[in-house]
Amino acid sequence: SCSQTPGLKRSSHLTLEELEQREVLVLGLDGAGKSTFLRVLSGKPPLEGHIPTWGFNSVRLPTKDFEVDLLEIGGSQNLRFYWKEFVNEVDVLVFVVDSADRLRLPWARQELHKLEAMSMVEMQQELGLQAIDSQREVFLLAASIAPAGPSSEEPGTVHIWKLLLELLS
Ligand SMILES: Nc1nc2c(ncn2[C@@H]2O[C@H](COP(=O)(O)OP(=O)(O)OP(=O)(O)O)[C@@H](O)[C@H]2O)c(=O)[nH]1
Ligand SMILES: [Mg+2]
Repeated sequence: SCSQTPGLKRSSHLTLEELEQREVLVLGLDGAGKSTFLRVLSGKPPLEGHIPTWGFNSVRLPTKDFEVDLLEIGGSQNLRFYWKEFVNEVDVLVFVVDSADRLRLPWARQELHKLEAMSMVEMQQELGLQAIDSQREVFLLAASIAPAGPSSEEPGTVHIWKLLLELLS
């Protein structure tokens, strides 16, 4: 409601529409068990076979304090493209892995890692920077517009600008 006072959202006199929302994203390879997980959580029996989710599948589960929205995005190859779009929009990511599917575990691992940005160490390895042995100096700097780290308030772009000035002067 419009008259709601900020900070009082968790009082015990909430009406249903004022209940807070929690968002959970459920990802994993096709057939990993995402839809089954959502069904079982909503008190439905699991299905026998694997019926692929072509798009999204969601359930809303009310709890005492908030409503939990669980959103599954299908795991088929063409849908994995969309996974990344949602990861930063949710409170929790559940990544479902089929423990019996040994063969595809590396794929699951790869898809999970694709959801995260690479660390600087990983970037250095992936780009093979340590293998560049030319006369050039090679720098790898984080150019994120976000602050460069807990120790620094400045965005990474400022660091790069400073380095550029240093190299050019
Ligand atoms: N034995 C066993 N089978 C399971 C378990 N969880 C899921 N399954 C089976 O594995 C299959 C998984 O199917 P879904 O839950 O539809 O898989 P999904 O991850 O939603 O797949 P997509 O929607 O295609 O991405 C179904 O046949 C389930 O019956 C489990 O814990 N144990
Ligand atoms: Mg599914």
